[in-house]
Amino acid sequence: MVLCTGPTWFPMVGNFLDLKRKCQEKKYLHEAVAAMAREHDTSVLGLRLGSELTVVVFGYQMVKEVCGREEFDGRPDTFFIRLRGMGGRGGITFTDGRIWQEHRSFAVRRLRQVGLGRAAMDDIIMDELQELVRLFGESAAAGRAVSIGRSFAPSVLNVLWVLTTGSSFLSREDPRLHSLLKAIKARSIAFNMAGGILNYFPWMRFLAPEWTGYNLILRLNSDLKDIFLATIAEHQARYSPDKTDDLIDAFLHEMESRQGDSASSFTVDQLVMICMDFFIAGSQTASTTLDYVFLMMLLYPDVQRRAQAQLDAVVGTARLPKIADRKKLPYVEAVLMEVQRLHQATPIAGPRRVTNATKLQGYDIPKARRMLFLPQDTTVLISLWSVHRDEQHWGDPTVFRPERHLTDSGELLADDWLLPFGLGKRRCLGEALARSCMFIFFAGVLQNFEILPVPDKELPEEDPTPGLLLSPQPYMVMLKSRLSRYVTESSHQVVFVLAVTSYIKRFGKPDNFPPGRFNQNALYDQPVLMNWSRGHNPANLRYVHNVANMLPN
Ligand code: HEM
Repeated sequence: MVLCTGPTWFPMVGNFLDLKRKCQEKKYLHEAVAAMAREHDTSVLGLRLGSELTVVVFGYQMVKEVCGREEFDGRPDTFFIRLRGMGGRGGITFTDGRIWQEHRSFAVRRLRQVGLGRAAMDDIIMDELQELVRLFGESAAAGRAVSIGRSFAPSVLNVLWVLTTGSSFLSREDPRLHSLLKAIKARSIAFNMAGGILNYFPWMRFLAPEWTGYNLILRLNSDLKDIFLATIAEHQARYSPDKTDDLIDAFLHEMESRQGDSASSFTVDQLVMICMDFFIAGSQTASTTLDYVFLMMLLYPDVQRRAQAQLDAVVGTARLPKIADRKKLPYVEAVLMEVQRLHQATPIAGPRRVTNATKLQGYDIPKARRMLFLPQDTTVLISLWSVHRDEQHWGDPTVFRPERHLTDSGELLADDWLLPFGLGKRRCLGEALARSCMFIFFAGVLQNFEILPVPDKELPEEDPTPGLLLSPQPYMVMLKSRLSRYVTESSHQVVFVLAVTSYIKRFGKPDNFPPGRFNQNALYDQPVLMNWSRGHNPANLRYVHNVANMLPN
């Protein structure tokens, strides 16, 4: 049997200490394993972590092969994964076999029906953009520095919330939004902290439950579970077989139709885990990527200006950008692609479990091993980072250069080597949603604001914060409204601005507006504004409405 190459391992700890040392030297796990692979001149690195065999694959060919072969489609069933799954193994992200196939295809189907990749989803995202523009407008008007990157987490979470629960948006003041955000963020920090230790030495939880993060993870899991259970209970209380508008309703419908089938996997526990999968896999990845996108706009003002020039030329100033504009904004898209290449949120995809003994590049990859009489799966990790930083393919992989994704005539260039959402049957199922959110939020904010450094402060570093998910180090920006330019360009908008401000001054915010948020549909209902909008394109009202909020009373 030829096992893959890697450093020599020691009993009990395997290569755990080697890896820890390399992580300290390289700062990041993905760079540490890549350096180890280089030292051993291999693209299939074998590590024994604790008593488990972990195989890390590098480079486009290996990544493509692993993602395309069924025997690598499993997910590990370790203590750590069960800790994530609240003692069980449910949901989509960490199941495999029949349950995974059944629920993944159900979720993809239902998400499509409730709007994923369709116009309904675009409207939801556009509504959230309005809110962002309003909030940023307030900061710009007040001359306040803003932590722009951190503002996207509630927005992405809200979009997921509407798609999953069918409820209206949670306002920024809603305690559920705060609890969800807090629990998801704290949980990911706790997992980073516990990651290495609890995965490979689960017994450490008995010795140091606080230090390993074990107790914290249990508490946060239970907080998240309570939020979803309460929402599911609300749906159950008003259940009607004809109503399958949102993901939870659709799932409950499926549950009902399978009543009496004792083998059915459509249970409330499974539904809670699917909600957790969506919120955990979706909210942080997309908002972290946006966080990086705006950091890069701050650090590369030429790129920012070029993207704004394209937005001005294609979308203009009278309305916000929408999904249908994407094809006409290749440079804006290229910026998003380049940030995802250079600062991929998930540099290592997986973990995968080897479901059948197999071979990879001549090495034997065992299905199960016995170590100290305990069966052990082989875990496979996939270095997407190695593909995105391949020097032979990209030429200058460490340089931020959006133009690399464009042809000479400025059209978008698809590249198979750009894999932020993975590949194969386990690729990201939220890709359409993530791409739409990122495009709309990026294009909309950039159209409305200049992203500027905070005066007298040093520019932030580009390097990410170490962790399982790579995010930029915290940074602040100043926002300058690009509004004044628009107003001189379009005189009827001035009328609208005055209309909205005078309306609000005279009547205040109408009661039917949720706190802190303006709903442009409700605005259309107001007779005074209807009067003003007569003879104009109603899309202008949307934009002007945000403008009104930027103006001091
Ligand atoms: C920029 C944003 C995102 C990135 C970079 C990203 C990245 C990824 C990657 C690389 C995988 C594949 C893991 C593997 O190969 O083992 C994945 C899986 C997954 N993603 Fe995303 N994702 C993003 C957004 C989202 C969103 C918005 C959702 C919400 C619906 C989501 C839900 C999932 C789920 C449920 C899986 C597991 C699929 C399975 O195991 O079958 N992701 N994601």
